[in-house]
Amino acid sequence: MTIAMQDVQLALSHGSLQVDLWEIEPGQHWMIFSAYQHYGSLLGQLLSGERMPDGGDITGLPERVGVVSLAQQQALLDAELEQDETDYIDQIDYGHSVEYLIGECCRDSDQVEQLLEMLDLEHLRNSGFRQLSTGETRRLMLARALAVDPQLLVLDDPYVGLDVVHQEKLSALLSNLSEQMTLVLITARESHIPDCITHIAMFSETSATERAGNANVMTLSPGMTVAEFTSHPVLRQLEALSAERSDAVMALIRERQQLFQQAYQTQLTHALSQEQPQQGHAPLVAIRDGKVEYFDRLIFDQVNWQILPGQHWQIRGPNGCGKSTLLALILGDHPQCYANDMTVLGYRRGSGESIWDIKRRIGVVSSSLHMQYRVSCSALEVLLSGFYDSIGLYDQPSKTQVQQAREWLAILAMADEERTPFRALGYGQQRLLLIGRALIKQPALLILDEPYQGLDFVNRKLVYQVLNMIAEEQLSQLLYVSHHPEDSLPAIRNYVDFVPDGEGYAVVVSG
Ligand SMILES: Nc1ncnc2c1ncn2[C@@H]1O[C@H](COP(=O)(O)OP(=O)(O)OP(=O)(O)O)[C@@H](O)[C@H]1O
Repeated sequence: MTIAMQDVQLALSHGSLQVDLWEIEPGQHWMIFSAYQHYGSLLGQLLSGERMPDGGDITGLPERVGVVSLAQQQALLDAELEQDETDYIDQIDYGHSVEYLIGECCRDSDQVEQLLEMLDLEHLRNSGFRQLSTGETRRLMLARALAVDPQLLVLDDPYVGLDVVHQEKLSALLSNLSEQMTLVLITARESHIPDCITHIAMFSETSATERAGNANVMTLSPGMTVAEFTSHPVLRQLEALSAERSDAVMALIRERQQLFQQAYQTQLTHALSQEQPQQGHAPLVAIRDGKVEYFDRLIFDQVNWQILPGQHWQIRGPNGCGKSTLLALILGDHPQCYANDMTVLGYRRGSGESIWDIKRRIGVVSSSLHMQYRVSCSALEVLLSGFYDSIGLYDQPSKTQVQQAREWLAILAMADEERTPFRALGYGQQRLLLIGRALIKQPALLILDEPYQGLDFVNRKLVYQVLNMIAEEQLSQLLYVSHHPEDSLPAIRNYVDFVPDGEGYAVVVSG
């Protein structure tokens, strides 16, 4: 049966989304390209029934619709945290197990086994939800969506967080699934178009003159073929727009840099001289024989790694190998950080240092931070919280800080959202704010663990260009994780690689 949207409208805080006519015929599989903002995700929510339109008709929707989205992942985390029993039991409650979370959506245990195998989750069946790495979580969400035997599967950014092997496996899986169900894929990655996609559409702004009296109406384009899409001039136009905007962001960063650099250099030199007074080139981070081990599993050991002044590093390796764990050690967020011999920004771990002295000079973007950012505060307050390294805002910011945060909001094209609660924003807008929060204080060290999650095309390119320029101009030192080859930053030439070794991974440092 044909799925159709006709004259569908959705009112948004600053404009509206409009679908004049969109028909998905049987056998068709659509990609909605997230060019700009989160309209693709909103369309996915209309299809899945998570949102109701303010006008128009949606017809032909099948009974069983499966959904994979970062918003759903956030909702599952919220539900899991509500049931957290850590305070009542004698151990940390990591949430329901992978097997349980898949099982609660399945018809029987055979289907659970089938999905565990299909999504490469068998070895994690007993792991709790909050123990999972980013890619492992993503595979769990895919398994839950498939468990309902969907006739329509809506995949919002399904490749996010998956390592290269699992990205390829997902493309092959989608090809198989396309023979049994209708697929609608929402993505900002023009390089990830699975073979099964037959049509591509995107939202574009309809001018006020075209649609009398209504500015900011985002309208779904007619469908095009993959070939028409890849040669479409709009991709080049969007790239030019992101380049223009990244220049504006860099102008703001450079303008502020002198001010920040003076303060940070003084603090950094002071801290480093306390640690190794004789050395002019003391490392920002040094880990000696680093090790993290859980009761049933060694994640890594024998990690010897130094980050020297001026160096930028990319950490590479498959899902679950320990990249985020290594970064959490540096940040002091991992319970085993004090069992390790390490020095961070001049402070020897366990020497009575304040964790805030270290965090003050580090900016972070990661899924784990995004998941923890669950407090109710406005978009402006999220940016301001970057000055205090807090989740939420508990200090009274100065007038200068408020002005700087407003400048950042404007440059991120989010000035209209100043008072919007963080959690009411789309996932991509939330992520963009968290990136601004990390950059606003222009830290000595920037930790970017898969920073692009949820970003639309224009903002992904913008952030990519800004990060590369920050590294090239030595405005901060970068520790960077991304699974996508196209995200490699030319300015990064040092690598920590997790390479398979027996049952685990060996860590190879090449700088
Ligand atoms: N408390 C825990 N007990 C046992 N295993 C854990 C615990 N916490 C995390 N893990 C496991 O540690 C491994 C490393 O996780 P980490 O988040 O560092 O992986 P990653 O390399 O960043 O993966 P991804 O690419 O998916 O983000 C994962 O397999 C995860 O399931």
